[in-house]
Amino acid sequence: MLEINELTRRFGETTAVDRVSFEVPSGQMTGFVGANGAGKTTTMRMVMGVLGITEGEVRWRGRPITRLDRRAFGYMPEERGLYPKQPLLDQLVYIARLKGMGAAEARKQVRELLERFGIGERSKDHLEKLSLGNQQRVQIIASVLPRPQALVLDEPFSGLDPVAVDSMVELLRDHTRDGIPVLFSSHQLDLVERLCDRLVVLAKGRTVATGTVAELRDTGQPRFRLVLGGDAGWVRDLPGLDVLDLEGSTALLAVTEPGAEQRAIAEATRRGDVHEFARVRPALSEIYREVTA
Ligand SMILES: Nc1ncnc2c1ncn2[C@@H]1O[C@H](COP(=O)(O)OP(=O)(O)OP(=O)(O)O)[C@@H](O)[C@H]1O
Repeated sequence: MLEINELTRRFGETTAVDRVSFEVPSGQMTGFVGANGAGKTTTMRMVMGVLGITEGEVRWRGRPITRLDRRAFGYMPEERGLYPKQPLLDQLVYIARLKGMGAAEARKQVRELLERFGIGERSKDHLEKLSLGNQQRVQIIASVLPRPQALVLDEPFSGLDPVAVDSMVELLRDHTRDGIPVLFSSHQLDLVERLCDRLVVLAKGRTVATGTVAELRDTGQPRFRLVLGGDAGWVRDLPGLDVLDLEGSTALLAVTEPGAEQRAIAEATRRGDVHEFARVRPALSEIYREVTA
């Protein structure tokens, strides 16, 4: 498990990351979300040791992380950083060899990964000749060579078409199945919701929410939708409920006093037909807007 404890980074007067704490459990995918400038990249850079830590610490497998530990991590930095004027195969093999792989094994793995991402036939092309999405695929490959102990990926999905997203998802799942912790930042909440076991939401350098998607959707006041046979206007007079929306026979209610929804359903059945009474959980995008507002 990777632990981020009270990490702080200041740039002069600006506190870009302010006592951020969260865990990236082994074998799980943790999504890191937050508005532009929230501090995701700065946090990831501190985790990877490419930026100094002002305060706090990063722990790996229960002890302070070392340079050697980080060398075994796969990292996809925001600034990417492959060479535009070198053939893909050569530079990927070079990266793998720098990280200790034998030449034959490196070539084999690179070729497999290029095939897997649909760019096998481009292996001799210079990186700059590829479209941005294909360059992104190459960056992804670079970050998983050789098999990493943990993955820290800064917006790995940006610029990928749906087919490449699926290959990427499969690749990450391959890693989590082997018990590897994966942390990735993204602005694509639909993807985060689909993929992540856990979520960390940053706003203005602070952690404002952490947990599983289900946990986050269950926080806050429970909401219920009530659909009646007749007009639902009377729900406004019920104690312990906020009426969030009311249209004819349909009401959306937030419970401010535990049990108030039970009184509402009892009153509704007393008054006539009830067509629907259901708990409504907000979408992740709604929660995101609330916690980052
Ligand atoms: N080297 C630096 N010097 C000064 N300020 C910096 C530096 N790096 C980052 N910052 C500031 O730190 C804050 C956090 O930036 P960061 O890039 O970590 O955010 P982010 O959440 O990754 O944003 P985005 O989603 O846009 O990539 C911003 O206000 C940014 O301007």
